[in-house]
Amino acid sequence: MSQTLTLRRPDDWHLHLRDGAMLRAVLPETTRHFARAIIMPNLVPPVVTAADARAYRDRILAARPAGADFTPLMTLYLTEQTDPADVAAAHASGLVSAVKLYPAGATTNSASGVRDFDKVRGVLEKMAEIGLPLCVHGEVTDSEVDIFDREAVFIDRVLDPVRRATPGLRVVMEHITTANGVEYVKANDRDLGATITTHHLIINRNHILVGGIKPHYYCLPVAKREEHRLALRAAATSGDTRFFLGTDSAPHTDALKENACGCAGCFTATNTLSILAHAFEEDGALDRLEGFTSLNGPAFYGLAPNKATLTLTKNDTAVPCPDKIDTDDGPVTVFDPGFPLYWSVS
Ligand SMILES: NC(=O)N[C@@H](CC(=O)O)C(=O)O
Ligand SMILES: [Zn+2]
Ligand SMILES: [Zn+2]
Repeated sequence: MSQTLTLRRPDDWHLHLRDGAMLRAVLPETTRHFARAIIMPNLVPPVVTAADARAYRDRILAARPAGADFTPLMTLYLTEQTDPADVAAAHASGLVSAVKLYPAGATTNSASGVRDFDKVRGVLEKMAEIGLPLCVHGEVTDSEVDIFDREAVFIDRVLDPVRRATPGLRVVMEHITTANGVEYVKANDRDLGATITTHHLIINRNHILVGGIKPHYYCLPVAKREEHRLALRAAATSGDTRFFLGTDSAPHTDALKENACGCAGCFTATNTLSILAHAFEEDGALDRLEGFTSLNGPAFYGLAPNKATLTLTKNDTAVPCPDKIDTDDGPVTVFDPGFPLYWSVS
């Protein structure tokens, strides 16, 4: 008899859905498996105000496949002009679940992000007061800092000072990629959590660069050395409730990825659960998969876990996965873990 694993339905605590044709194409890839997702606000133009978030939520709801049981959890893109009162009202009405901090220039569509942290002090203090989490893209952008060091330097130079200056601020370190990130979370209290992506549990920087450059493995923060990947694997499979899944599934068309200046982002919505089951099984931690995908995130955000369940089945033969999904903007390549997958969602 084939092995099965039943979990509370997972949530994705860091997801890019984009807009328009891309939104319509990628949304079913998420709603098939996930009940909720924290929706990243880095559209062009970004989702800055409560009114922007309400309009974007309505576009997402309108694009949901018929019968899909999926709730988008909206975020606001923090700018130096963000009004603390607008944020507080958006939170009070239940419209937004978090505010997203992009250091200006750190990643895709981050030009409107924060340069001077003094200018957002009032918003952060308001968020601490009302218990609204700050999701952080944790990389410095200074040109003299090596791209592989940008997360560790951010923790020391920006994150730790901001947290000390704003007691009670709840922070999610998004898509951590280093042992330094893991250690920083572990050394702190319940006000700090971290999301870990699917792809950072699978690839290290060699996968991007050895034997020819692999644009579909390029994302930000860029994958680091193997020792860091192993630290992420250990954290994700440890059962420590401060670590939870945020796929950072970030679609870009092949034309924009396979390019002289390729975009950053891995598209993992389609096969994330098969890959995670494989990885957790490999590490003897299948019994901890549900915590990572379905329990720890809701606990951090103060939400109940989903009532519905999802069952994974381990097949005797490898399960097919599409190489690409089609969109009206062009094809989007699905993340290739580099090994056959046997787990499928029943
Ligand atoms: N992760 C990525 O490489 N890209 C994300 C932005 C982000 O999450 O930093 C995107 O929006 O494409
Ligand atoms: Zn990011
Ligand atoms: Zn992201």
